[in-house]
Amino acid sequence: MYEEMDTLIEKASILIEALPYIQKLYGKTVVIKYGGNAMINEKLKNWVMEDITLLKYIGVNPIVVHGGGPDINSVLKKLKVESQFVNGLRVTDMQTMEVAQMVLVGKTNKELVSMLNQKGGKAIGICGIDGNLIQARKHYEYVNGEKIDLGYVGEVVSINAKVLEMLAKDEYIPVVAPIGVGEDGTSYNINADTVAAEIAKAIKAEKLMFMTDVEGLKYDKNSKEIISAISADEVLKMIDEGKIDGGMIPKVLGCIDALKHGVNRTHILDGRIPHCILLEIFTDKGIGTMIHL
Ligand SMILES: NC(=[NH2+])NCCC[C@H](N)C(=O)O
Repeated sequence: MYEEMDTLIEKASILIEALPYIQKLYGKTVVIKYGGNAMINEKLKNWVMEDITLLKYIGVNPIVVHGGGPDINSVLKKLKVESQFVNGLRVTDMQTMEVAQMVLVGKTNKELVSMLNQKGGKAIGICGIDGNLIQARKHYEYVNGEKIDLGYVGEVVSINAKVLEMLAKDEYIPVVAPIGVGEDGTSYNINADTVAAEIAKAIKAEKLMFMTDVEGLKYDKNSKEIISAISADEVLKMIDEGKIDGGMIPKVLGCIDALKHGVNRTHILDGRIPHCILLEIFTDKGIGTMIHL
């Protein structure tokens, strides 16, 4: 009997640990990038959708930005569309872009929206074309001083914050597919990490969170311990020293850029940990890597 009571009281103390964070985040916006590989597993996806829905119901306004690499690749394969590579970088030709848009907007985005709605959230899926949300231009990659044309790969010119604010400040959860639109109406495929950071900047989000499928930042690749909190300067030093993996670089740079433009806290989480969003936001220690100025 008493033991039962103790566990119950422990549950209350967990909720009380969350109280200062709920107060701090109440009415504020949190941008969550939910990426490619962390999205494949249905069980993980369910936990993420529950966390996001819970955020909304306690008065925090989440905005979700998703990737979709694995979904796009599998459809490209089925359609037997072969990708060209220049210097190891994939070129997004017209046909690939068409498939990417179809899959990201038609499949990945709607799956997430439907799952959130299933959990009781009111999600609305949009891409950068809707309401001119993500204005973009063609991006050129420079490799050893050489300008490389990657086709329909874009970079963000500006974000129409109003579209997102309208939804997020109301009862909706915006779910954004990272397709941008050029002045002439051309669609561009844009790195979802960059889109998440640009959105966080434009709407002056309180938090930006990246969910990955790796453990997180470490000082030493072979160590088990992930870095719990680190400053932007320290991260830049680690990049210089070659200590941060390639795939992680757009995320940490996104975090730093967002911090410098008014976002309060940024986090990189291992999306394979059940309920990683709640654990990071509502506990003192968190479970991921927090990057601060
Ligand atoms: N990885 C960490 N050190 N996280 C600490 C998180 C602290 C607090 N819950 C927040 O979201 O701001």
